Amino acid sequence: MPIATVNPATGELIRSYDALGEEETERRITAAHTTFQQYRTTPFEQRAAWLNRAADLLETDRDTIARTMTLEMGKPVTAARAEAAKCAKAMRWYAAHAERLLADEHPDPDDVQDSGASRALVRYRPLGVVLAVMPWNFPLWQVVRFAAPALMAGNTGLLKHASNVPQTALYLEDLFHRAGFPAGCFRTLLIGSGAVEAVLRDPRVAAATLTGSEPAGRAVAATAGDEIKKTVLELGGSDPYLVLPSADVEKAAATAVTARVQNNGQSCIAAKRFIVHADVYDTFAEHFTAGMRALTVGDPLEETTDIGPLSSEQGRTDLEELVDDAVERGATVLCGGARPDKLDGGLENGWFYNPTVLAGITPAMRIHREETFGPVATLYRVADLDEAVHLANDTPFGLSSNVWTRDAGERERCARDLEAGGVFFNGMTASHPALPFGGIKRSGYGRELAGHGIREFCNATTLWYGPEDS
Ligand SMILES: O=CCCC(=O)O
Repeated sequence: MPIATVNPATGELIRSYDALGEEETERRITAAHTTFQQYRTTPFEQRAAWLNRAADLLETDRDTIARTMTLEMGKPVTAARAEAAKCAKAMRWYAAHAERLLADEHPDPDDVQDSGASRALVRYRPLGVVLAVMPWNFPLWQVVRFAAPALMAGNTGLLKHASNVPQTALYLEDLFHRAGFPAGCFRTLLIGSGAVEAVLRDPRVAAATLTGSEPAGRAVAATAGDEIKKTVLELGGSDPYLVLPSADVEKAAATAVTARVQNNGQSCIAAKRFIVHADVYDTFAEHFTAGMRALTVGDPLEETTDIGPLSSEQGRTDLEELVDDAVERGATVLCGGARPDKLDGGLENGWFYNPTVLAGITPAMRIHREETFGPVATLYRVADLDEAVHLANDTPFGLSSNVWTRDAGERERCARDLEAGGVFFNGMTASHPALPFGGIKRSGYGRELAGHGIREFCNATTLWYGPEDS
């Protein structure tokens, strides 16, 4: 895939870049590694000052970088601005809390004594250079979610961003540099995916984090496994959205629309499978379908647009194939199911797809098991909570889940039995700096954000002091 900005709303090539050669890649790895030797000893206070400065700069740049993101991957510009604001918030959160999250841990004194020590503690030390392989769907946020904790922990980062968001990738390098971080702390590598393995195998690279597709995750994990290097993987999701009889059904339906189409439907934590109790199915289906039908599809640079194009032509083809397969096998199209036919002014060449609701899904359809990365929802009718939980778990993925109910017993059951990294009650899944984020099963492993995220790329070092040190 060329490293280039191609406007998904028009198909127009805006800017392309040559991939870095081996020599320049090597220089950047060296810079990240050399910088780490010094940077690891900088006080938290200094790191926090730089990170807060990065947040200030990002807020100043918000409108420009939002426009760049929209031109690179097609999200509505309103969502792009919100993404920039969320990144600034996460930077400030880690600047404020990293020192506390990484404070020395002191085991129980009886256990310390039992170990033969006069004292013992755990200290979180940085690991070194971390390679971040990141996707285009939240081109700022996915990177900041890694970079803010990594930099606060004293690590340095190398970014291999998706090939369709090179301007955002370069912006991030510039941002951290302008904020005052030493030059090698955060470097962007404009390289193709074929060059990732060599970087990961470099002995100076300590670990990797990847957000993206299952095949990409498997490839990075295989190489990292071969090199015995730590990885965190955040892969796909096909999150269930359960609506049970005691729910506020109209509210559940309105939220379901946002949960499905956020980011043009291209979010790993978007709700994708809507599993609705028979008692409230018809009401939910009616409101949900009306909400999906009412969305405005169009130019993502317009303030009033709800749904922009998919990020690539291939992405739209993949989505269309899933819908077509389901329809051929008997699914009912409640709305959408096709490309919009009324776009003009260049937008007719963009990779748009109408918000779609499909009902009557069966296990024979690909869409039952595969992730829909676009504004397409599948609707299931279930007889009771047992069937709902069974269906929710009948997926290779386990990222997050959503449950609408006012019944405390049902909430407890779902908190216990849903196979996912998160269960969100009476609301939609959203990431927050203070809450751990990540999945199980084919959705990956490890956690980002919160204390869990910052500690993933730390060496939890046991410090044990014998009696002579007492
Ligand atoms: O694609 C993953 C979702 C990212 C997020 O919203 O934190």
